[in-house]
Amino acid sequence: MSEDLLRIAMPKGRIYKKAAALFREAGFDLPEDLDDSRKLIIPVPELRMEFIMAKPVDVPTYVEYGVTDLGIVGKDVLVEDNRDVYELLDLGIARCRMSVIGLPDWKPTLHPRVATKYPVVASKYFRERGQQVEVIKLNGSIELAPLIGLADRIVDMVETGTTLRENGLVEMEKMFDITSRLIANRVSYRMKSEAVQSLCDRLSAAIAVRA
Ligand SMILES: Nc1ncnc2c1ncn2[C@@H]1O[C@H](COP(=O)(O)OP(=O)(O)OP(=O)(O)O)[C@@H](O)[C@H]1O
Ligand SMILES: O=P(O)(O)OC[C@H]1O[C@H](OP(=O)(O)OP(=O)(O)O)[C@H](O)[C@@H]1O
Repeated sequence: MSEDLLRIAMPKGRIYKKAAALFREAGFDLPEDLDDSRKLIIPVPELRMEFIMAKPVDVPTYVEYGVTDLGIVGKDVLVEDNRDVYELLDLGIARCRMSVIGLPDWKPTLHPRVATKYPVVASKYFRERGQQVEVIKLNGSIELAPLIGLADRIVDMVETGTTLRENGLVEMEKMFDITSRLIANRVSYRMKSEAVQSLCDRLSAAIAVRA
């Protein structure tokens, strides 16, 4: 790959539109068809960039293995997956939080069970607090777990709180705030330092304008 061409893993889904808006504010004129295309590899030669449209949880894997130089990913995925990558920039987008959630009448139980999409994050959190819990990994609709008796609490993301309200659940403890981050492969960071630094500078300037 040429030294100034940046290959970037861009998450499909929630983060995409927010990340694309930030890139455009930073002066990177991304083609409009990027927004609804089903294509997975999108070269933008005029920007010396190539976007790989990825499932969000796979972004750190692509970056660690160097198949993309950079990636955009939620802090939630970074702390769960703990890949060997550099975290370069907090993009301040796709803001939400990771929380412990339960029914309003929750009481400590003898064999507490916690359902989550984030078993590493949840296990560490309760272990550090000296609480023994069984962590059950689920892949979606996590809020169902306390409602149908699979677990007495869940660890999940809260953004507007709508999902909690509509299911009669309460946020018991906020664990940490989440935003999307720009991450880099360790080798690309050195080999393509000029292009990476220039991208970071322009994104940082766009973030500062928003603040
Ligand atoms: N309300 C929210 N719920 C979940 N994630 C959110 C929310 N708001 C922002 N995010 C961020 O968006 C990221 C990606 O969420 P998205 O729902 O697109 O992916 P996903 O859950 O992996 O989706 P899928 O499995 O459908 O591909 C999360 O990792 C998180 O950082
Ligand atoms: O506070 P809110 O604004 O309601 O957002 C939080 C909800 O959004 C996410 O679910 P998602 O829509 O990704 O579906 P999933 O349950 O299939 O992961 C997350 O897991 C919460 O359920």
